[in-house]
Amino acid sequence: MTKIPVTLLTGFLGSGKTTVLNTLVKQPAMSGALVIINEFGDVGLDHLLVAHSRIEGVVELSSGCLCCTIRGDLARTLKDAVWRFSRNGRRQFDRVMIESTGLADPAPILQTLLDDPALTKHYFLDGIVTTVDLANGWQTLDRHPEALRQSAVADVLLLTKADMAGEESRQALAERLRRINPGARQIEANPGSVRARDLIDLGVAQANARGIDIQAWLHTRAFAGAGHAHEHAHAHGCAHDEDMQACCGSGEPGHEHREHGHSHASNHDDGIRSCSFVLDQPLEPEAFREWREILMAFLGDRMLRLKGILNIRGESRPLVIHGVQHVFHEPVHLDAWPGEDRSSRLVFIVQDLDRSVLEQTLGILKRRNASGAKT
Ligand SMILES: Nc1nc2c(ncn2[C@@H]2O[C@H](COP(=O)(O)OP(=O)(O)OP(=O)(O)O)[C@@H](O)[C@H]2O)c(=O)[nH]1
Repeated sequence: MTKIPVTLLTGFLGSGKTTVLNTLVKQPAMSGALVIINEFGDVGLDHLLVAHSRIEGVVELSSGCLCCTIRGDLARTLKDAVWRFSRNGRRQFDRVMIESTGLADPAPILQTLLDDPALTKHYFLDGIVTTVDLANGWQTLDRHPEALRQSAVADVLLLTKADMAGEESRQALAERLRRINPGARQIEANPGSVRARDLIDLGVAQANARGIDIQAWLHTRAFAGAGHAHEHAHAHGCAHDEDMQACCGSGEPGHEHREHGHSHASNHDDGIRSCSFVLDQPLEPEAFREWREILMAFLGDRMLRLKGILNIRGESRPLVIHGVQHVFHEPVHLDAWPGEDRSSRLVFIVQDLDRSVLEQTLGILKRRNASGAKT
């Protein structure tokens, strides 16, 4: 059964989500999309403002925020949609776009999408698109932790209201966002110029079909120091040992200190940082499973997002993992390795978590791996 891609469109209040959605639903790539809109407040209006796509599929969830009170509603709506929007046994939609309220914390929504077996049977998370208002975004990031988290987990950061911001402030905000989430693709857009094809089919499943650019998915290009040459990693102050290299960036504008391979983030941007690791040795399946348990148990809420491509010993194909807080997406095998590089690569976006904690978990993985490899 073909699973249905789900895009989460998030972004702070007034950052332009509904405006973007309105442009998207008129485009051919979105003609079969079911749009689910979550509004906060008793009288929802946004759904009236969004033009209907071909299937007239706009569902409104109101009187609560998707990330808390009506999370169950989202799950139910998605489950029901499979038969509710069917005609003569044929499903009438081929993708879903969810617009969350501006105040929503994306993590619980993502957990619902990744964790509920009744949903994962039919759907998969294709990508997260976050709108950031170039006119007010800087202040919003200063004041609202939800906005930071929305930006930190994004695959695409859609920078709206470019027409309302000067060149200097646009660049400053883009740079700050790059520190928060170095791998997200940034797209500046005015309402007329948003292209659906830039915002959909971001996931690994499609990547298999279209020939994967795993570096783009993992965002590893953004981590200059996580390259393969050890001396290169060193030059950037990033830790490595003989078979693990790492690089981190903090969400703090211009305040990162790296000494002896350690990076420190202070409390700016709520301690959000991204860290990438490259592991040269193939992983023992059991060592990997144990490490995953450790991550889920100990990192919990502090791991906003994890993506990885892994070389598991004995398997010819790479395994792709994808986690949000303490929930892991069911690992997916890619059809083939994209290129010659067979190293495992991991990218974390974490909050209030020192890189040394991640290194400790990876140290356990490596030790367990080494002992597993000998037996
Ligand atoms: N000048 C300008 N105005 C924009 C742009 N994008 C959105 N707007 C305006 O910004 C306001 C808020 O846009 P919405 O699309 O409603 O924002 P939203 O994120 O859906 O807002 P909430 O539903 O409150 O979270 C509206 O008046 C839009 O017309 C843009 O690129 N340029």
